[in-house]
Amino acid sequence: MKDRDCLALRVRSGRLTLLDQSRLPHVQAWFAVDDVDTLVEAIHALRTRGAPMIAIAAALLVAVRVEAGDDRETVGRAIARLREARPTAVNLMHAMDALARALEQEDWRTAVVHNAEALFDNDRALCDAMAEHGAALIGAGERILTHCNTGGLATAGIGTALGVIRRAHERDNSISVWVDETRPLLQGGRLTAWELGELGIDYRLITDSMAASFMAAGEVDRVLVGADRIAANGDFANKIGTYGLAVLAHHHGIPFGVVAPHTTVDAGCATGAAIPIEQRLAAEVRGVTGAAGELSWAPANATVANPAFDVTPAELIDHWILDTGVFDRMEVEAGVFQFGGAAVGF
Ligand SMILES: CSC[C@H]1O[C@H](OP(=O)(O)O)[C@H](O)[C@@H]1O
Repeated sequence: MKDRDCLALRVRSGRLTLLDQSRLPHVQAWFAVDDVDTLVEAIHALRTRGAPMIAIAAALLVAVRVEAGDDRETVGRAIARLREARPTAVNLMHAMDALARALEQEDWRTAVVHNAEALFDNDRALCDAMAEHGAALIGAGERILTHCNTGGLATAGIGTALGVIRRAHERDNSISVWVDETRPLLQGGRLTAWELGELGIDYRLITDSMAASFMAAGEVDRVLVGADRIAANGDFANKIGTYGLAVLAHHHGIPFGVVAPHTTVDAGCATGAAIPIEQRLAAEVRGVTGAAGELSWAPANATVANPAFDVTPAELIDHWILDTGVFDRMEVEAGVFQFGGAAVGF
């Protein structure tokens, strides 16, 4: 397998290493991933994260194990185990299903490795295509609100929603970004703020509860978010807090766009109600764990609800910005995300 590099993942001399996103922005530490247990733990702990990135990391680890000599049965077990590592983002399932099909081929070793390499290489092109389609919608000086992290850390390329913002900024550096900190794990405050700072894109970090007031004050021109799974009717799951932004944007007449590769569309999922929502640890809401250890502000026995994602219904969405084009509500209602639809491509 050839060496490959992106912002949060490296394959060098057949070894996979990942940037530990749980320690950003203050510590940039890489860790080796030589086995399935290590990657499953890293995915659970969001040391690697983002719908496209977890699929790519899983696929490349399988390819590493194939080249290390694992037999077909061992590789099959690895694929099945990785497929279940997180339930909401469908990219992981699509990638593992593709590797499982490759495993059935006579020259399965070559087929699995080539599939994994293609996933990485294609993702970069998907990001560029989303960026081109999305940037065409953005006007001069727009102030764009985004949620969670959807940039180079979450993909093998320039990102999804953040990739659109980056491309728009390259064409007009008067745009600016409202960055939701994104409780409880602060992907916005830690990761998006870091990425935008590195790119020199003007942003202001806000708490999630501030978005409504800035919209009411007329200071938000557009909302752009990523997605973990898009259902056939256009509903989508994304980081918790996205649904509330969509309701607010609809109330204030602000265009709301979801940005994702077509591999995030799950044509087999009829509506958002069928999307499994990952429930996470209570400790993430009671406090925070950082470089200095644990800081808890809630009672140790506080009962907690911690869904990691929510579902936004199609009627609140103005644009679905995919690598295959920008789709509006009429096209989505006409079934563009159904099997074989223009957007889905399979
Ligand atoms: C382009 S990544 C899409 C999606 O993944 C993030 O979730 P997590 O940080 O838990 O992996 C977030 O929902 C992003 O919008």
